[in-house]
Amino acid sequence: MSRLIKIGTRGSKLALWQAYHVEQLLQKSGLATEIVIIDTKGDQILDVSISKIGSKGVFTQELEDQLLDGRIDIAVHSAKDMQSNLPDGFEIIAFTEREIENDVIASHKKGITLSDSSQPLVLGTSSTRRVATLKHFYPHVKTVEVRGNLQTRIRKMEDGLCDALLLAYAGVHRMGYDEMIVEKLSLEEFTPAVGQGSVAIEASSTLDPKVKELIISACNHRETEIKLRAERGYLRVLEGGCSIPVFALADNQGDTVTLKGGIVSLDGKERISVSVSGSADQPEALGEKLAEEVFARGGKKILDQIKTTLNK
Ligand SMILES: NCc1[nH]cc(CCC(=O)O)c1CC(=O)O
Repeated sequence: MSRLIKIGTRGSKLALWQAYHVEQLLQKSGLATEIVIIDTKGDQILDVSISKIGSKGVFTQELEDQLLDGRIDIAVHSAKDMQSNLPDGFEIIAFTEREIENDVIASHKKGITLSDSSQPLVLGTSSTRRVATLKHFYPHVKTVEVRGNLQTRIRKMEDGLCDALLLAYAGVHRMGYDEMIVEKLSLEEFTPAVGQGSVAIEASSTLDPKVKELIISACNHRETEIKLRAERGYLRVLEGGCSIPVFALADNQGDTVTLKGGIVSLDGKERISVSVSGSADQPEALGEKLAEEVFARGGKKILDQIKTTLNK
């Protein structure tokens, strides 16, 4: 038997790449698939910063409506774009194998590097985590907000808005722009956003359990799932959408998971980064432990300051 699996996705090139990636995994397991493209508010409001629209679910809600209607069986997203608490009745059923999780500098110019403070450098980014991290480690670097999909951002850079872009390797790679990468940034300084580099599959809890099992066994990468559950456990305590400069990266060796993460103030002056380890059986608990440690070392104060500033 083969029931057709309807894969919902946004229409951007990155989203489509991710949907095709999931489609391939499903097809390899002998499942029949169909891709359904859905327009979201996040795609339409391209000239307003995400932190101003209110990031909660801006890219996910329209897809969730279609999940409820049964027009699609699963919704595919960058795991990084998924809020830590999904609305009732929805769950992430699988995470695909994570790829390189680093941030990178991409440019059409050669010879650009963060560490050379003798040259003026303007970087395009719209992530508060990246801006604050730059202010902390590389205060000589200027930043300019660049929104839109990757193609749009590259065009703006080539038009002279900035010298280079600060992006996730995963997105650059998926779009086929590897040759523009001039520097791969360290995981210690540019610890990635929670979930960076993995693709998440969301479903409604009403999805037929047999179909759900088939999708999980075709797409879920167990090691990645453990890492992302730990990272998302941390994010959940901080109630952070993508507009708050928090970061976390898990690594697992056998039964032990190490989770490194923290928070950086918007002005870059304070940055707290802590590492904890624990059992792979309870990744969410490890995320909570990290949050406790980060809060105890001043992270709570930083978080409260950030929330006050962003809500103004
Ligand atoms: N913030 C938008 C976004 N969401 C997912 C990716 C890339 C893919 C990924 O990180 O998994 C990007 C672009 C970027 O941050 O450079």
